[in-house]
Amino acid sequence: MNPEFWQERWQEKRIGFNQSDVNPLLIKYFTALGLPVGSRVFVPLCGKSIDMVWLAAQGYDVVGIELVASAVQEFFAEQGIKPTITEPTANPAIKCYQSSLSGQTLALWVADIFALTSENVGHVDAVYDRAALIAMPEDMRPKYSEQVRNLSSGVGSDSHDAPQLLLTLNYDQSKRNGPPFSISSEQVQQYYSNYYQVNELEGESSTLNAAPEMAVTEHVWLLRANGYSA
Ligand SMILES: C[S@@+](CC[C@H](N)C(=O)[O-])C[C@H]1O[C@@H](n2cnc3c(N)ncnc32)[C@H](O)[C@@H]1O
Repeated sequence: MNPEFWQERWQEKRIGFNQSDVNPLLIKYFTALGLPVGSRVFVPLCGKSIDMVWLAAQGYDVVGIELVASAVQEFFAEQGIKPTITEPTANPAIKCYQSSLSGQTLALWVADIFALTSENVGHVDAVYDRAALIAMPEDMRPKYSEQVRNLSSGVGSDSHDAPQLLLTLNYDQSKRNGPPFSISSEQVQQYYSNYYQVNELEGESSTLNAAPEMAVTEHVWLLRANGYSA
């Protein structure tokens, strides 16, 4: 998908992916990450997701990346917050909107995820990927999964592969074009298993807003760095 595709979706308010309630699978499975309160969660392709409000309310700092400025502006407006806006890179198109929410730090970057570095994003303890990998067409997914890993694996002595909670959908792609795209278990393994232990926590039937008649399963994955032992 090119940037114009997403700009238009937001401009025309064709944002069926945006949820008015916190994602029940986040609530159910977030503890599987085993994160101490105060940890920092990275939400790639964050849109204006209310899940970020929930994360802050649980005591986590949040760093998000979103291509479309109006999505981030709507997020803060809907929360009744006036963020501080900075341009921390040489590129004036990239901005960082920061604020405090439920006493936690919230930093939302308006940028193409591929234009940022781990120095920009800062320390990350875990990744929450909902409607992000599945928003990427197949040819971009290896690059996307690599970039999320780059941005969440720290720098120098801080180097680590942060665990990820990943939500995917599986349906008959021949019946409908994405996004959201259908992703098989084999593809999840292909994108992540070089660096992560890939564990499926749940797979259950679900629906697509745009095609409620379709048979869809939603899958929850816990990705932990290879070599990790509980
Ligand atoms: C399907 S939406 C999901 C939003 C959010 N994760 C949620 O659960 O509501 C995908 C979002 O990714 C953004 N996006 C698409 N490509 C991007 C990119 N290359 N860099 C940053 N954001 C991008 C879009 O503007 C859109 O808001």
